[in-house]
Amino acid sequence: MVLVKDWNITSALAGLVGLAALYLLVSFIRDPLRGIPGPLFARISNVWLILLDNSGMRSQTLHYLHKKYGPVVRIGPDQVAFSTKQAMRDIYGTNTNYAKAPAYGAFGRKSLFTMRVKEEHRERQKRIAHVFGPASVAQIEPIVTEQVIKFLKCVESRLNQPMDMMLWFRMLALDVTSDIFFGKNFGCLEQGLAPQILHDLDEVFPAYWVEWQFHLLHKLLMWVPYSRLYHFLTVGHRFYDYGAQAFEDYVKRYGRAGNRRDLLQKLIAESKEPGGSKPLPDKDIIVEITNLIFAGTDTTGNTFSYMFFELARHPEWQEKLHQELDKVDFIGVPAHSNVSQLPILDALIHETLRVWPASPASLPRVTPIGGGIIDGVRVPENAIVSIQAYTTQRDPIYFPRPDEFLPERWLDSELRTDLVAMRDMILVWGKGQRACMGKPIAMMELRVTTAALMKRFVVELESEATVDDMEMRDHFVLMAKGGKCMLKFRER
Ligand code: HEM
Repeated sequence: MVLVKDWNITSALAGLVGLAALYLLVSFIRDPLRGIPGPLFARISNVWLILLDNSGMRSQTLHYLHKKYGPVVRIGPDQVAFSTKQAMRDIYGTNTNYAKAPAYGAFGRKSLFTMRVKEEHRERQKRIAHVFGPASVAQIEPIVTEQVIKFLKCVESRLNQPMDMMLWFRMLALDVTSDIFFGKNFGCLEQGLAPQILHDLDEVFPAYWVEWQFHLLHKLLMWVPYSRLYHFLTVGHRFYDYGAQAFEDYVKRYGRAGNRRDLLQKLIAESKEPGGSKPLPDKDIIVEITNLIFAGTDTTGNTFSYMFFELARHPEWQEKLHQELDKVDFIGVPAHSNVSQLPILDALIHETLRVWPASPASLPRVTPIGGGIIDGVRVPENAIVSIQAYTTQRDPIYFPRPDEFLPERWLDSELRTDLVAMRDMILVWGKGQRACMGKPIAMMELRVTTAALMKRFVVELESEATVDDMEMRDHFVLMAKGGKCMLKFRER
């Protein structure tokens, strides 16, 4: 009797194992991505990608996988990572039909940045594009100048002392973006203190991510009577409230047809162009300005930090920049037109953004109905395909000695390959329809601030610990492992 029972259990188990094996075999045979190389676990589950995202090591790990498996790597059951120039054209090209992936839902409420449906995005873009036009960059230059003057004073009063420049540059970027999009700044540079919003900024993406990835768990955690946890989980709402408050104050102070020369005014006002578009509803304006604070603060702030970190490590490039700036006539903060075409300054900015891309990670897209052919590889519909700046910008064909900071590759030197192709491989600003709209503003900030600082000062590492602190981590946006960048300035 016992024997019969055992036999039944054994045969039931064997049957289950057999079914599972059959299921795996059929899935393997029917798997349209089976020919694409990649780690075994990536074929089975996306869990490892979730863990990777959490660890801050996504870009570096995917880069390693590209080195191991080549330019096309399977990174999930329905996810493929590419890395070539042709793949960039196929996925992000202006006329392609690859929508942003559902993961963009993890970036908060619906806005220009997060919209996935092409037509919806195009409509929103039409209504916002004028805010980022060349005239706007010139219009907001005085706002940037005013903040950089304050920033110079902050540095001046702390000469020869260790300064956490990651904090200071983030504070500068926050005061600039909030002045432009909220109509008032947070007074970081005046008070020399990080306001709550800067701490909230550290937590907002992880919190959105938890909400998006584990929606139910997020709802349950909200009931846990632990104030620190509640504070973390509700940071996205606080962010919206910052925007809503700023918007209300702005309309009270300047009215809807005011003439303050910032970009919020452009968003609120009726377009003066014949046939120009109507302003967005207030609640959409609030979401957009709030998102623009995310878009413009850490990206620009961290790029500054890594550029000054590299300058501190490369006194020979400081010397070259000093010589270049000595030929430009300005005191304090230069006009952007005076420093917008300086080869050494631009080479330093380009090389910083190449080695330390402010947005190093995959920009995921969904393949359209009927699938697509990407760099000659057929990918079925509804798959997630992506490319990351960290890898395209380290392609040794275009960037010899790719891991080294060598600004001369952007100048007339033997390291320069084909300049057009080099620029094509730069993905830090995104590409095509969804490329960064704030690039001209960010470039203006980077140029005038760097020129203003380096005209007067020399920058040095505070200690070798800074190198360890600056090791790269990414949570979509580039972060530094130590969360700080300790440098010292002195008068030239
Ligand atoms: C170093 C600075 C910056 C970098 C590296 C950067 C990078 C990027 C990237 C990679 C994207 C595209 C993301 C994707 O395809 O998923 C993007 C989009 C965007 N960025 Fe930036 N950004 C920077 C600064 C700024 C600033 C200062 C602003 C605003 C003033 C801004 C506004 C935007 C907007 C509005 C979009 C959405 C465009 C769309 O989807 O139509 N960015 N940025």
